[in-house]
Parts: sequence; C-alpha cells; structure tokens
Amino acid sequence: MTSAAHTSASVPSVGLVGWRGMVGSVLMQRMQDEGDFQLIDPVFFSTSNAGGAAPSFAEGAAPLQDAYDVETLTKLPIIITAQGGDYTAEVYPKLRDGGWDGLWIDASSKLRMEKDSIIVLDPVNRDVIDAGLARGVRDFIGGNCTVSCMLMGLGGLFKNGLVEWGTSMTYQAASGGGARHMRELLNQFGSIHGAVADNLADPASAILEIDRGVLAQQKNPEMDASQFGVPLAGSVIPWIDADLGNGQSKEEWKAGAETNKILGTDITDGARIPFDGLCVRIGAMRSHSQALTLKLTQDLSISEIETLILQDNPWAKVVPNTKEASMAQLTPVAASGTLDIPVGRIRKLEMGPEYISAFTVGDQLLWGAAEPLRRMLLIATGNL
Ligand SMILES: NC(=O)C1=CN([C@@H]2O[C@H](COP(=O)(O)OP(=O)(O)OC[C@H]3O[C@@H](n4cnc5c(N)ncnc54)[C@H](OP(=O)(O)O)[C@@H]3O)[C@@H](O)[C@H]2O)C=CC1
Ligand SMILES: N[C@@H](CC(=O)OP(=O)(O)O)C(=O)O
Repeated sequence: MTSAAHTSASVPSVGLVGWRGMVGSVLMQRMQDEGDFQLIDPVFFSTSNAGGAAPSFAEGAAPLQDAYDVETLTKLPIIITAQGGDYTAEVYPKLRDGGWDGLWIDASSKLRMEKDSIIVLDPVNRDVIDAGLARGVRDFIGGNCTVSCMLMGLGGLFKNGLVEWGTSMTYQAASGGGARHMRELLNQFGSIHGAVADNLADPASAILEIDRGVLAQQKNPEMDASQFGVPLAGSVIPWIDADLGNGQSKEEWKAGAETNKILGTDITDGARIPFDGLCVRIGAMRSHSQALTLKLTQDLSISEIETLILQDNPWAKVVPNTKEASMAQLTPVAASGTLDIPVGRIRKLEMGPEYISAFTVGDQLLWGAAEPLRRMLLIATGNL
C-alpha cells in the first residue's frame, strides 16, 4: 500500500480521494507548497481512472487505486476526500459498518451536521477540534465555503459574542460548482463574444445591435448550460443548491446551521445566533463575496470593530471604507489565490448604532475548502 512518494514507516499513509477536482487540485497545490507530502505517505485514488498514473508531482507514487475499493481504503489510518457528497454517501457507511475507525476528513457537506462530526476551521474552533480528537471523534468535515470565509473575516466579532444576528447576501463564483462549472462559464463567455465579435471590433457599430446579439446567444438553446442549468455568463442565478421547500435554498440554510455549529452556539439554549440571507451565483471565476448586515450586541466604534477583526487571526485584513481601497482590494480578482480574507465597507447603518454593514471576499477554494482540510491533516498527525 505504501511506496508512494515515501516509504518511511514513521509517516502515516493517507488516502487522497478527489485530488483532481477543483477543491482537490487546490489542496494538492497547497500541500506541495507547504511541504506536507514530506509528512505523509500518500495513496492516490480515482473514481474514474483506477490503475492510471499517479499525479506527476508525486514522483514514484503507486498507480491510482479504485476509490470504491473498500478493502484498500480500510487499510489506511486517514482518508481525505474532496470527491463530493455522493461519494461519501456511498463509501463512508461501508467503511464504518466494516469497523474502520480511521480519520475521515471530507470537503463535502454530507456528514457536516451529523452529531458526531466536527466542522473544521481551526483558527475559529481549534478548541473544539482538539476536544473532539481527545474524545475519539473520527469525522472532521470542511465547512461550507461562504460560512468559512465569513467566519475567518469576522471571527473577531462572532467569537466575542458581539453579533446578535446577521444576514448575508452572497455573490458566489462559478468555481463553487466545481471544475466543469468553471469551464462552462468560460465557454459561455467565449460563445457570447464570438456571436458579436465582428460588431464589437467595429467602433461605429450600434451598441443595441451588439446587445441584441448577446441576448440572442444567451437564449440560444445550443449554448451549453448543462452544469448551471441556465446561462451564467452575463447573468446571475439567485438560487444555489437544493430547494428546501420552505422558500429557502440549502445554501442559505447552511449559513445559519453551520455558523452556529462551528461557533458551538447551537448546543446552549438561547445562544444561537440567527443568521440568514440570500445566496446568488455570479459569473466570477473564483472567490466568493458577501455583503453582510450585522446587528451587534453593543454600540462599538468603527475602529474598535476593525481592531477586533484584525486581532482575531493573521489572515483577516481590514480594507479602508473608501472607493479606491474597495475597488483595489475587495474584489474576487484581488482575493483569488491568496489566503487573505479582506473585510471592508464597514460602516454604521441608518437603522441605529448597533447596525453595521460589511463586505468580505475570500478564495473559497482556500479557506473555504482546501486549507481547513490540510490543516486538519497536520493537526491529526501532530504537525500543527
Ligand atoms: N468548489 C468549491 O468551492 C467547494 C466545494 N466543496 C465540496 O468539495 C467537493 C468537491 O467539489 P469540487 O472540487 O468543486 O468538485 P469537482 O467537480 O471539481 O471534482 C470532483 C471530482 O469530479 C471528477 N471529475 C470529473 N470530471 C472532471 C474534470 N473535468 N476535472 C476535474 N475533475 C473531474 C474527479 O474525480 P475522479 O478523478 O475520480 O474522476 C473529481 O475528483 C464537493 O462535495 C463540494 O461540495 C466544498 C467547499 C467549496
Ligand atoms: N455550494 C457552494 C460550494 C460547495 O460545495 O458548498 P458545500 O460544500 O456546502 O456543498 C457553491 O456552490 O458555491
């Protein structure tokens, strides 16, 4: 089973499932950047290409194992999966029913709200993770991307009990849907551009003619919208994830449910922080943004709020509430590929001194997905 990149008996074998997807690719990159592969003996799995070559960055690694081969998975003390909830639903119960007691570290939402699982976001809930490991918890699940990014940015307010309630209006990038969604968005932009390229190249052409051509292409049933269901390029989709049947999307439900589970405010009577809003898909490639309205428990000054945010963790950054700084530092383009979580547009609202607005953006593939998982692996192996 070993003989991947390492053969040392002193490092644990770790099964890696879903490593070529969007979250998995970012996870692999971060693990390479940080030298994490020196600390483990990686065993790569695939749902579609068992027997194929291991990724080129893991020189000497054994060929890809079948990700549905429970017997092989059972031999591993730790499995990290970014394969998705359907995979977890199929494989996880077989492993546990067969007596496997290894650590399951998962990016998908499937087990997040289970009583015996912990949502991992260690800069916010390291105490909960450590206590869980000590009492034998085996399932450590990455949080929803918008929730994790929000808590990384505004942890200083939430963790100090300063938020009475909150609402978030999200602007979620195509990459939240995965690799195929990103490709679809780019193909849509390309086909729209192609439909009007000649007119666009002619400065004398009428803008209404171009606009008509764009709309016609967006409504063209030939344009591929198989991943998102409707065109996203040049549009927005005000619904993400399943319809819960009560007017709320599952993505919106996660905001309240997961925020309170991560903070531990779900278990004490009266501690729950009401948190709700609307989740919207936009045509950004990567990084989720959200506009927040928070009712604070106290009338704090803006500088007190900014200090609390900055002091909470090294990644939260305060962006001055000016046009120049917001445009330069508070966009998906600025945040993508970085671990920074910029928080800006912080100001008091007309409703009263306890009401504030904020806008935050974070690379949802980093703090919203891959980073808490790789850090959980480090914690579990005694390296963080
Ligand atoms: N995207 C995000 O922002 C976030 C995602 N998550 C969760 O993480 C899990 C994985 O999500 P995500 O990485 O976005 O999903 P992807 O669709 O990008 O990848 C999942 C799997 O799809 C297979 N796949 C099929 N076609 C392709 C292709 N063209 N390129 C790459 N992979 C392909 C791969 O499996 P194989 O190699 O076996 O064929 C891959 O491991 C989900 O549960 C998701 O909910 C959580 C937080 C944020
Ligand atoms: N639903 C998020 C990404 C995601 O996968 O979230 P979750 O892990 O909660 O299903 C999005 O589409 O942007």
